[in-house]
Amino acid sequence: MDLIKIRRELHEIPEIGFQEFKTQRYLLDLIASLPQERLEVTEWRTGIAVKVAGKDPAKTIAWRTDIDGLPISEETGLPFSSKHSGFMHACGHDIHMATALGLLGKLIEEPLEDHVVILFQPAEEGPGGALPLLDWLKNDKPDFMPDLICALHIAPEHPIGTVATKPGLLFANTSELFIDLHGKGGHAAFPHLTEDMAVAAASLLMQLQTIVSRNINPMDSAVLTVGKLSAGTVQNIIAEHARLEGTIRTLNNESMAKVKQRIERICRAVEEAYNCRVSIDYGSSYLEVNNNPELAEEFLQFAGSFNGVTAVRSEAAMTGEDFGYFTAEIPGLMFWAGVESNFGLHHSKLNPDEAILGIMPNLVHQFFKSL
Ligand SMILES: CC(=O)N[C@@H](CCC[C@H](N)C(=O)O)C(=O)O
Repeated sequence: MDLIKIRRELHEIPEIGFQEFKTQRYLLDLIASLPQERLEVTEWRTGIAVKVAGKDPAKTIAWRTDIDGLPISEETGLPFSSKHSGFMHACGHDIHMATALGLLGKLIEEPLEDHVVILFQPAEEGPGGALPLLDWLKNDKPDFMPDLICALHIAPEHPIGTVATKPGLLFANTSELFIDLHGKGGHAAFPHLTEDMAVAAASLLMQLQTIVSRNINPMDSAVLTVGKLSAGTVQNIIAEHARLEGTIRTLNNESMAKVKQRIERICRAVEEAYNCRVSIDYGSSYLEVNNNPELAEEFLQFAGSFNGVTAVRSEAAMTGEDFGYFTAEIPGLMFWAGVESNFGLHHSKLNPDEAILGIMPNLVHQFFKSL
């Protein structure tokens, strides 16, 4: 299998959560071109689950890849840049999918004793595919339900060949955040007759920045990022609507509750101060990713002695991942895999080194064999 060609073809067709129609078609066609004797392939919404029958199975091991892209305009200038204007695989899910296909190829060539299920999961960036996929596995596809599950995420800051993880908490829990402000707009020349939602939103944004610095214990961690701020329609009309779109990250439920409580109080105060209506929608939320301690230790040890691989003990990160829904129910492991890019995750110039595809499918295949 030419994994670099596959990755580039997938890179050209990024689609956002639950709209991965071309991606699913591409994956299904590719999987159909492989020897089918050991495979059972099922579609789930825009995702796919593939079971590779083991030779003498005692358990089912799962490998999960996410398949969605992000609403970012690509600026890499690469010849295989996104053909979907305004969308990009800027979080490495193209590399994740190619890795999963490479693993599938290896499993077909050299099946394991155990069953392996490969999950091509939609909507990791939002609104979250892992939770409904898990429900589907439990209720409708119990013979695909894994006993343990693993996944990787590319890491631009690590060199090729480096894997990094830790036992226990790896990624934060998350909640999306959407805040709408409505007030009376009007002519730019008569501000005293209006309630300016651009000014109210600017004030709200600044006050939100005090939550992490003033309300969260400095020994704990939290993030409140507003990634999108919009207001108004044109330069000479005072805005009657403004919207903030963001995300909250914490390492425990208590801090998440506290951040939300403070957001709500600040919004009520902004309503009072700016004579407007403010509504809050928390969108979707993800559980934290908790690595199974034994599995993580086993992986670090195995990877550390694997030719061409360096295993590093990482810190927890404030990244979110709906893989956390799997680790809450099944012993699970997520690890970072170095791809050495000057630009980070969610950047329009992210350019992962494809050499990772020569290493990871083999490493994962051999690790699964050892379990
Ligand atoms: C690995 C990664 O980058 N994941 C995303 C998950 C986003 C979840 C949700 N849309 C949110 O923003 O809360 C991340 O931004 O960490």
